[in-house]
Amino acid sequence: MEHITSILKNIASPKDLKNLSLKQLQSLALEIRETIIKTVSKTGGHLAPNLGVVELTIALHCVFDTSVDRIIWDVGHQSYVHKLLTGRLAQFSTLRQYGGLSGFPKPEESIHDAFATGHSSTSISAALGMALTRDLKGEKHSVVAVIGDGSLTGGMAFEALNYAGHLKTNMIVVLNDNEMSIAPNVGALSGYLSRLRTDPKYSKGKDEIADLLQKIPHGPKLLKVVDRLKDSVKYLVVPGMLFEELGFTYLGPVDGHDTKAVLTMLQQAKAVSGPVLVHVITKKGKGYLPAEQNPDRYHGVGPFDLETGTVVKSQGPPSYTEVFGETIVKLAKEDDRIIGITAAMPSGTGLNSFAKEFPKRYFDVGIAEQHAVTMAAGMAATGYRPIAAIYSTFLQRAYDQVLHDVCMQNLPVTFALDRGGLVGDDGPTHHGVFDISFLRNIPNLVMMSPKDENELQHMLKTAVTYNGPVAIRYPRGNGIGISMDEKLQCLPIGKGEVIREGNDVLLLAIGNMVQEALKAAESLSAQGIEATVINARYTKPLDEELILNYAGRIKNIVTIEEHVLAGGFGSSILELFESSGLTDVKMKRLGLPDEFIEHGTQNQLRAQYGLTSAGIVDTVLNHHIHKNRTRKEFL
Ligand SMILES: Cc1ncc(C[n+]2csc(CCOP(=O)(O)OP(=O)(O)O)c2C)c(N)n1
Ligand SMILES: CC(=O)[C@@H](O)[C@H](O)COP(=O)(O)O
Ligand SMILES: [Mg+2]
Repeated sequence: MEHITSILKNIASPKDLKNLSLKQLQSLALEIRETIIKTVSKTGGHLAPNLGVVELTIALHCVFDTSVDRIIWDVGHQSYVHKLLTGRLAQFSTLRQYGGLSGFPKPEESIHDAFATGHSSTSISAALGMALTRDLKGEKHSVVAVIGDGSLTGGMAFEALNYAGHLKTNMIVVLNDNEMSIAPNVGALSGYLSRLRTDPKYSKGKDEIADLLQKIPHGPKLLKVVDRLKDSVKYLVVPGMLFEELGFTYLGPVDGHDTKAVLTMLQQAKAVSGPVLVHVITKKGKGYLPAEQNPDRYHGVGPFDLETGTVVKSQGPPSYTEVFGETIVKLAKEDDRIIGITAAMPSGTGLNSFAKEFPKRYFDVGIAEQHAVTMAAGMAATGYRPIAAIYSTFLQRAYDQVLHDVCMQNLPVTFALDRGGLVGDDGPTHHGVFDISFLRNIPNLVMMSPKDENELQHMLKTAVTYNGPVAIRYPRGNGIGISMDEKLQCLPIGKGEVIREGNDVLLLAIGNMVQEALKAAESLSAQGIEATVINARYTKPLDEELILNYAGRIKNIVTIEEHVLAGGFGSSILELFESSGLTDVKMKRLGLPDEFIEHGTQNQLRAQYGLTSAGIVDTVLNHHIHKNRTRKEFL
């Protein structure tokens, strides 16, 4: 790596950019690209988004001084270049590794990281907040939001744009338009941006038209008429009219890979009084052919072969995502009421195969989870069975839509919550570890979690058959390699299952933690302690009869969930015991503490928080059996 970073290695902070020539900046861009490609080929990460913003980020750090100016990166998955330019080259090889650099901006990592991001469409709101307080304090620094065309489809972005027009002082929104969300961008806005990118008449300024009219017979009179029709003329000739109507000065579009042009445009933007939107056109994956050719595949990528771009395929059983995708195709063949909905994540959720098979029943609404949920409610209210496939962490954004629009009306919407649990390298912004808490308190909602990929398919069948709202939470990654039943069957609602009998300790597990509980039971058995393992299956409604039957007899109880303890599955068991008057039990809840869990591999994090068979065994031995006590005493 040494030879390719002759300029980059001398950039200790963005200040070092100020004395570089344009040519040197262009060489720096090459070095940065090579550094990112080489590093991400080992660590995995968001390759294509970062390759698309190299020149843009260099220009931003030339024009702004992020020791005082504030740049907020929407989603923040494209902040690797920013990190390289703000003194983190030395740690860059630890990107997304346990204890290493985050893949997203983090203020605790650097003063140059103005705001933590990870979920989409938040940057303009945050920037607006910072601009307004800047003005309250009478300060003069710049505030910039860098937002992608995909993130601009998030409603929150428009809530902020709508309000930013009130700003009388400078705030800059840099729209990084690469025509891609994760998949190709969708919606009318995407079409509008395409016209701004490609249609020459949109780039004609209104002054040119006015000049033209002055020169032709009756032109001045015509100009008056035109002025009266200004809206239609404006929409015809003034580019970015949508943004101008919202009170923004629209600048662009500009080639985001032309460092000189971007530098000029950003300087212009800095001089505008009031909010300004700079429309930058970039290519996602720029500079690495496999990523340029397939920006969807290389949006978020695991380690890959540098020469060929071949991504190292995870071996082993099918993923929960793949089983979800295959199962809903199977179900949709039998039931034409089934609809698939994604919020801009067809491949991540596994809906892409459904999209191919049933294009008329597939809807990608853009990064708009709230809209997705209430649109699903509308579909369910008119006789359909919509499946809203939304990552657990991203459903957080649509809580009231789930509660108010779906559950209050008891509508048959299925929420397929992929990434339920610790997701690994994406870290705290993406762990799906709050859903049991925020969903189990909603009346009418049924919530379940499969012990393995075979049970997931039966749960999906159950969900699309059930006449009410159902949420199914399942983890990121592969199943356990269990054989898959050919025939899908409906599971009895609210019924768990005993998968192992033993009289000494009761292990109550939900979802993928059932496998850990089974392994722990085998280890305990080798030490003469026999455990009952119950697959709870439902976090709501609990199988109260089954649980109380066993808890009434086995006083040593451990609950296990890959979820925060606060309000989680274990809490629901405590509530059950309290409401049933069961007090003489010794119970320990295993789950995640009341803190945001850092990034690392799923296995590293599970081990750290005792969510493994070893952790369960330790808990039983240390919590229920003191070290120096014998089994006899224990019993
Ligand atoms: C609320 C939310 N939903 C979904 C995602 C997943 N996600 C991350 S990046 C992305 C696409 C972003 O597209 P864009 O803003 O255009 O950035 P680009 O990757 O093209 O640079 C999506 C859907 C997210 N981070 N946050
Ligand atoms: C940045 C972002 O939010 C997505 O790209 C997310 O990282 C996808 O996660 P998976 O890799 O689990 O699909
Ligand atoms: Mg984009």
